[in-house]
Amino acid sequence: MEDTNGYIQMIDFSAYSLGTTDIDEAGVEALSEKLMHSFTTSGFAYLKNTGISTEEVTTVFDIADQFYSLPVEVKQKYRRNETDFHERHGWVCMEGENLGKLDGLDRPADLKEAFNFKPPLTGGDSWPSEVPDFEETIMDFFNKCHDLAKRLLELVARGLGTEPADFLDMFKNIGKGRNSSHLRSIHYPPVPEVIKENQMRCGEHTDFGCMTLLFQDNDGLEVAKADGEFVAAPPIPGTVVINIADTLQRWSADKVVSTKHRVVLPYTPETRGTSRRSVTFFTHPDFDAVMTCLDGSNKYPPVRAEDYVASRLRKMYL
Ligand SMILES: O=C(O)CCC(=O)C(=O)O
Ligand SMILES: [Fe+2]
Repeated sequence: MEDTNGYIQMIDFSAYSLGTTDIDEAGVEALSEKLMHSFTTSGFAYLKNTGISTEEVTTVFDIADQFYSLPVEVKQKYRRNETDFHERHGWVCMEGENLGKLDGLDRPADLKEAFNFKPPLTGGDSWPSEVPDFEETIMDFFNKCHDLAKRLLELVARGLGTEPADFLDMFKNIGKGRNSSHLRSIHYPPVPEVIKENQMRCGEHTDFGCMTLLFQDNDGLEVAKADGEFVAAPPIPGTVVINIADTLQRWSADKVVSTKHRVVLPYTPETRGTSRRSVTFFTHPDFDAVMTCLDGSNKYPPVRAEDYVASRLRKMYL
């Protein structure tokens, strides 16, 4: 197993890459062990040979750029409905969110805009008609991420000693409703001339779902080590960054770890003029899944996934 930066490991996913039908059981078992090693230590890993190509990722970055370059008045039509705490489909404006607040930090809002894609769309939500092929392109990518996430969840279930089919059954509503999973595009524009003190592209936080897949095109992502020091997790072409989030840490009775991360402003004057794009797939269990510690312990009381996520989300939106 290679280290990418002395901390986050690179795992070759070939044995279970999307589209692989000829499954080598020993290879898949070895993969599950490698993933568990990363998830129980740094909580992060890079995956290569997943079956999701660089071209597919670039297509999503580019189509999202077409949306972000529309006038603000047009983007407003697609604004995320913030009338309830559930994750919702739609655009989040610049400085419309503050991830540092998730961890109780008092810092200014994030220097980013974003679009959440959360099928099936509900009352008042829509796809931007101004960008040709937007829905098809995004949904193709959503489905690919969903397939990869299912494979990863299955491997994690094995690693945690729980029955994969029963575990996956708790995620059966992804893309169908009554589940918070969603795909998200994030656009970090060049850093404005005037910014607020301590402002970041994305404040430090842990994710609150089960597992996150992340695709990125520029530097800035940093991951906290156990001693609190942040290390860079730069983009590596052809890879996906994956990380464990709070729900799964709790569900696993702290066996796998949800690690703090952030997106810092570029460190040099030249790079402050560049933008950054990322796409994340946040995986959550179904609203009605009751999470009881998977190791059979009573470390945390059983909780419905919807109630747990609600308690985290209420803190974040401004
Ligand atoms: O844009 C990124 O690279 C990270 C964003 C992130 O951590 C998040 O949205 O949870
Ligand atoms: Fe995150």
